[in-house]
Amino acid sequence: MVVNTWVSAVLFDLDGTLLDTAPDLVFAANAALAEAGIPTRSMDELKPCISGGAAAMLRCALNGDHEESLFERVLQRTLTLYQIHVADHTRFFDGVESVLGTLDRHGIPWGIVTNKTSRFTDPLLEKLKLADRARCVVSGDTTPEKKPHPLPLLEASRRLNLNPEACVYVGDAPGDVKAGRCAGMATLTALYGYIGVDAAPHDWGADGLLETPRDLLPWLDGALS
Ligand SMILES: O=C(O)COP(=O)(O)O
Ligand SMILES: [Mg+2]
Repeated sequence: MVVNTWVSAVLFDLDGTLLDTAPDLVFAANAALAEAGIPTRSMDELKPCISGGAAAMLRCALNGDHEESLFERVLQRTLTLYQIHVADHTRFFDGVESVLGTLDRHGIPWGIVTNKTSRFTDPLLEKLKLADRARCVVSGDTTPEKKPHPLPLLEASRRLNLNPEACVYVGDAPGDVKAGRCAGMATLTALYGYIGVDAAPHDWGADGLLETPRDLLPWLDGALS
């Protein structure tokens, strides 16, 4: 599929695509695990689980070896700590700021579609000064369904006043590709995101693969000229 002739807007996933949120998420999980007397996990162990959200990250950390009540307690503590530390060490991936600047200079609207709940998304975007720049923000609790359901992406295109077919969705998980395709959007996979060594992003069905954030720009050639 040729993306660049008709793309009018870019929608980005948040964790693992626009922002490197792993340091704060892993800190919160490990602090909660340590408080409960459970061994902590390395960044490399937990990163590939982040796309599934905090609960999935904790299930990876606990490796199925837990009582449900303990899991729930550690999860709630992780979320409390994450809310406090949501932007301590979270940064843009290298190159993202220049890509957003290029989109802004060319008047190409861009937005964010994440499964992160708005309780975390909103303060994080405020802290990183993205809240007023993104033309739309759809969080995991904005619509009744989350990705891989297409509804959040359809809601984003509705808020941009565009047909879904005029948007490209950039994400770092198979569910991002699935949601984008079901919504009728072109999809690009951010290989620099939170992808496990055993994953096969080439097989996820995206229209293109981005080694770095800047690799998005050639896909938008028509829109940038
Ligand atoms: O927090 C999550 O559930 C995952 O977030 P993402 O959709 O921005 O990758
Ligand atoms: Mg992601």
